[in-house]
Amino acid sequence: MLLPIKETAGVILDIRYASDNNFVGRAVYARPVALLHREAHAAFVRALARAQVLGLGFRIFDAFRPIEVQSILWDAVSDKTFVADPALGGTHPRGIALDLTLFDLATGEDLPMGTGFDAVTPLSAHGALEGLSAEVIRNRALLLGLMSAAGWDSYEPEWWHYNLPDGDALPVLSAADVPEGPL
Ligand SMILES: C[C@@H](N)C(=O)N[C@H](C)C(=O)O
Ligand SMILES: [Zn+2]
Repeated sequence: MLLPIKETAGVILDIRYASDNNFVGRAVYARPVALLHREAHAAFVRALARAQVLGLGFRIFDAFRPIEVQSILWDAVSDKTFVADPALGGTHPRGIALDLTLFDLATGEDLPMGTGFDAVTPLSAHGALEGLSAEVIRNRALLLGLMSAAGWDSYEPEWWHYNLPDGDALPVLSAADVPEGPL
């Protein structure tokens, strides 16, 4: 069973695949929901508690992604580094991945991260340095620290993607498995 991330003072749901503001160019979700496997949900709550101490909240771009949509994204992107191969299942379709950024609770403004969500460029990598400001490098490090301390693994090419480790034994879920899900 997957658990929902609910919109609260510290959480904005900005589910991009339920809008046309994504690299497919059209909505590929019917509903803007963010669901997570129980352990991932607990790890998110831990990260949120730590972020809130710093006056920060999370803007959520994506969480559970039905395997059907993983295939749509795979077909839509030319650089396959930026989408997990649906033939392998991936972490979003197992409910153990989150795409997210930080916002300032006092102003509501997102922290600058240098590139946008799903920007297919080497500048989106954690290891990128040239062309990024000190503020951006600090903000990415802050997100990385908050998520890592809560048990999440990062993904080198994408500053926004985090997943729980060791999820290969978990089932890969389709839309039919999750009627309350995004499709
Ligand atoms: C597509 C992007 N938002 C993402 O989540 N990429 C990783 C690699 C994935 O598909 O698991
Ligand atoms: Zn992701």
